[in-house]
Amino acid sequence: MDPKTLPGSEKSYDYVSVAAANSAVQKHCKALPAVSIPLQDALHRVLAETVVASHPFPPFRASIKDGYAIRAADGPGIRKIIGNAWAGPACGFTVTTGTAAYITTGGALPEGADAVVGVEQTQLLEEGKKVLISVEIRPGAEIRPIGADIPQDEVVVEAGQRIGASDIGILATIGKKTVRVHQTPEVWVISTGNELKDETQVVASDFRDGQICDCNRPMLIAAARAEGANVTDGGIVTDSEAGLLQALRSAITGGADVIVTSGGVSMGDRDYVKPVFESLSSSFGGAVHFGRVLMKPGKPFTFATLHIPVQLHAPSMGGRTVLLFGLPGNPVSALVTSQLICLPALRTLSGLVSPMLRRVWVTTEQDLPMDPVRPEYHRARVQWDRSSGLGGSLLARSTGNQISSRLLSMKGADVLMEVPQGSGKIPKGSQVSALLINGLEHMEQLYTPEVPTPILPNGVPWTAGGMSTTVSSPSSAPAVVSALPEAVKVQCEAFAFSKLVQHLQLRTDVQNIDQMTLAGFCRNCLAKWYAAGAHAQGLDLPYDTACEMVYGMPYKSWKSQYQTPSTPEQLAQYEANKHLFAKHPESSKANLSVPLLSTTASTLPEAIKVQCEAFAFSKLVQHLQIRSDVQNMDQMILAGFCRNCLAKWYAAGARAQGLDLPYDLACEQVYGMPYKNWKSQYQTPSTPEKMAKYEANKQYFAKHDEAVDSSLVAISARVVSVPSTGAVNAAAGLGLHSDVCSSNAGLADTTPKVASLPSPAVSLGSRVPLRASILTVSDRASAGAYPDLSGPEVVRCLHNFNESQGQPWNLSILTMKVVPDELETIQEILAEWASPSHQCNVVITTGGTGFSRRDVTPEATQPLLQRTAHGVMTMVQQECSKVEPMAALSRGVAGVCNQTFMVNLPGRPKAVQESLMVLMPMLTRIVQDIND
Ligand SMILES: Nc1nc2c(c(=O)[nH]1)N[C@H]1C(S)=C(S)[C@@H](COP(=O)(O)OP(=O)(O)OC[C@H]3O[C@@H](n4cnc5c(N)ncnc54)[C@H](O)[C@@H]3O)O[C@H]1N2
Ligand code: MOO
Repeated sequence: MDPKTLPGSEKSYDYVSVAAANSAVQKHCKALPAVSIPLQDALHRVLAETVVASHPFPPFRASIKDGYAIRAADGPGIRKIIGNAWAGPACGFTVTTGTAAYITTGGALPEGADAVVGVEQTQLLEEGKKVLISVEIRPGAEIRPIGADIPQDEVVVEAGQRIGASDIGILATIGKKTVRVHQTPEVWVISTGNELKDETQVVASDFRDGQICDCNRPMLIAAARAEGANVTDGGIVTDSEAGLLQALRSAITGGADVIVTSGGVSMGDRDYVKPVFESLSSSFGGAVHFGRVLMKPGKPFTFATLHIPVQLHAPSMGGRTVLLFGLPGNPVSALVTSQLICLPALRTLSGLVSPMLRRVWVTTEQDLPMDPVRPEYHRARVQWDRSSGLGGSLLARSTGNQISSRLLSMKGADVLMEVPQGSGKIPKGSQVSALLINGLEHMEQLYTPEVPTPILPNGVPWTAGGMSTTVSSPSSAPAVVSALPEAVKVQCEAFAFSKLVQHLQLRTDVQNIDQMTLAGFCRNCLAKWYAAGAHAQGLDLPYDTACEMVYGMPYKSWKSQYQTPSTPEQLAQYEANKHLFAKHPESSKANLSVPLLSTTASTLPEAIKVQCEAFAFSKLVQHLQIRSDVQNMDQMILAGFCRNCLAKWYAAGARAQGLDLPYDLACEQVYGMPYKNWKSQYQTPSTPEKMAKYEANKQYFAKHDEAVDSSLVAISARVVSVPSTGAVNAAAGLGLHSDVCSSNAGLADTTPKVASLPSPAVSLGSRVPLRASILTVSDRASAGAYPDLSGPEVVRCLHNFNESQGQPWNLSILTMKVVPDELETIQEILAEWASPSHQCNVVITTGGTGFSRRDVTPEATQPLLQRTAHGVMTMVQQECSKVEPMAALSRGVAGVCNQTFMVNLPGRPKAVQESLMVLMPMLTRIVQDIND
């Protein structure tokens, strides 16, 4: 018979995208019921309860040291030892004035004692009857107060998370004996094909007779077991309808929640899986949901559900849904579809709240061919390439020939690179999105760090790693960033930071408040970052000293000489922008593994200074990467430098080390992407007024040291001492300006004017938990034609805004999905997210709000809204219209469905950002009021 005419052939099914396939599958997955099990059996199970600490830990005041429990007020001197407070049962005596008790680490502090002194600071006298305390001890020293590690009522583990070793430890700490976990799914795995032999029974002659070993079954069993499923081996069935039907029926009566078959699902005349799924689902009142997926490999993947009525075969197993997955026979196709679709389904059944594969960005090491019809999941290994981008990036190496029979293409693969459908190739060096398929256990670091975590043992200067060994030739060797050793990068960053500081020391006319308002950082931020860099190296550098490094004089002298009083307008703008300001890593102390040594700038060894400067530069760059709304043009006009100046200084730093670092690559270090990408994504056209200002200010612009002295001496000549007057005039003589900040001149300026946006409508200190789910609506993003940038932009904005709060929200992102512009699909997801079981109180959609025929997000949302919030949308549109004349063309709606606030945002990442700036300050209030 002609396969085309076969009922149940792949051809009789329409293509669905992977995203649509996953959302169809997930719709039929529900976490299995909960059971209680002993804690020691709970590893890798998924919690069905959120656990709070029933009592504090430590439950008593505990000693941090082996030493003596004392009364701090007694001061240094001799104490009578009155007994032992070993870790274990409480000692029962009281430490009084003039006495001490020996105590061990973890011992409960005796009554009366309020501090511990380590044995190192004591000396035993009179054969151990007395002890000499040689130092001043403050009350509370070396004591962990009650609840210091785990406060009572703290949430220690959350429902929907997989239990790891640390969770077991935490739960044991609080005395939890049993935990509620979800049942594990029952999975049956069956192979189909006359050519297949069980590997335990194969003999050499089989291979000459057209037989091969069945690899799919053991592989898919292993994959499901690795997810914690309870797997039954359903064996091999020959290519016959009756045989397959029989095997599936056994699995159903055997209690399967999920049945996975492989092979026989395409267009051959013996491909019986689709017809058998069809006939089974029609007799069980289920359905075959799709039979062709737009993906390579994995096209014929088929999904069906069966509704098993109560009392069929085994009464205890009735009334349940069975998921049938028909995987393609080609082994790679089977494994890839399993990872992309089946395993997430198993995770949801197991109770995990976040079941999908995690997406990262990787840089391709090779050209990637594109398939003209299907998006491809190209397998690759990754390595951490410290030398690319800020802080490094994942470099992906293809596993070679991607034909779907070649299982070696899965060997060692860490990611599935998402190569969109298209013609030609994606050139090597491109950034592509990729899904993580393992824990990166194959990953190697491309460069072993040449600069170890610096430690200052006993004040011996630590030497900066390997400059002279790695950069041997002073001649201008061509350099690529990927080849820059860590130590050279540190020097470049330190150099660029010094140049920036030097520039700002000359430009005393530039006010901190203006820099804060415009760009969210000022000289004091540089000083804080500098001090944080010192902290990271185990040094307690006072903030005042760090300021001196930046200002070239004590901050108070600078203030009195150069700081001009702020106008009320400046102050108002400053206040309104506070949430966008740089966050200072003040708490970096907490991460230290070495004790802080106090120091002053004069005792800072040169190598440490370099590290501090490099650290501060990285923080600045990081800040500017997040603040993509800050335009180079505005920075130039205001302060005479911009990102490109930082890049030029960076390149000059490389030149000073004998390396010819192309300017483009230096830009990439600063922008975190090629400059032209940044321009097209974030640079907005300048107004004629701005251009005029730019021209008028040129004489104040930074000089870029085109012909920087190649000697490294230049690097150490970093902080100039500035004459107290005439500094601006000095700067005026510097001449050169950045020529790359003002392209696309002449059009209307659409930079988001965050300064004009309203300040928060309510106090944000209430810590209303915000549990948000984000739906990206886009035909093309859901088909994989391009990566979804808008959903991640929503998350980025929420997190950034949250981080900028004095008291951050309790913010969690519950779910993110990308769907095509299909009214029903959108509505189904929104309805599900607004249902009480989803526990989300904010749903943000992005995309599909315009006027084109496919834009239906508002139509999908409106019928769900029991109460609409016109005012919110009007406000968002009004404010956004000030910066984007087309903002009114978004037809988004907002309102309340059940206990959930829903809002439609436009699809472009920039529009998402602009809208959220207005919306975010109102969100907590809305959520709070809904819940009141
Ligand atoms: N005329 C067309 N032929 C095929 C098309 C098509 O569009 N037009 N699609 C191809 C694609 S894409 C795939 S993927 C495969 C899927 O085929 P089936 O799912 O029907 O699988 P089989 O034909 O049974 O086997 C394919 C291949 O895989 C080997 N295999 C199967 N099971 C196992 C196993 N358990 N262990 C090891 N190897 C297995 C089998 O021997 C075949 O070589 O169809 C293409 N054909
Ligand atoms: O879809 Mo098939 O899985 O390309 O090999």
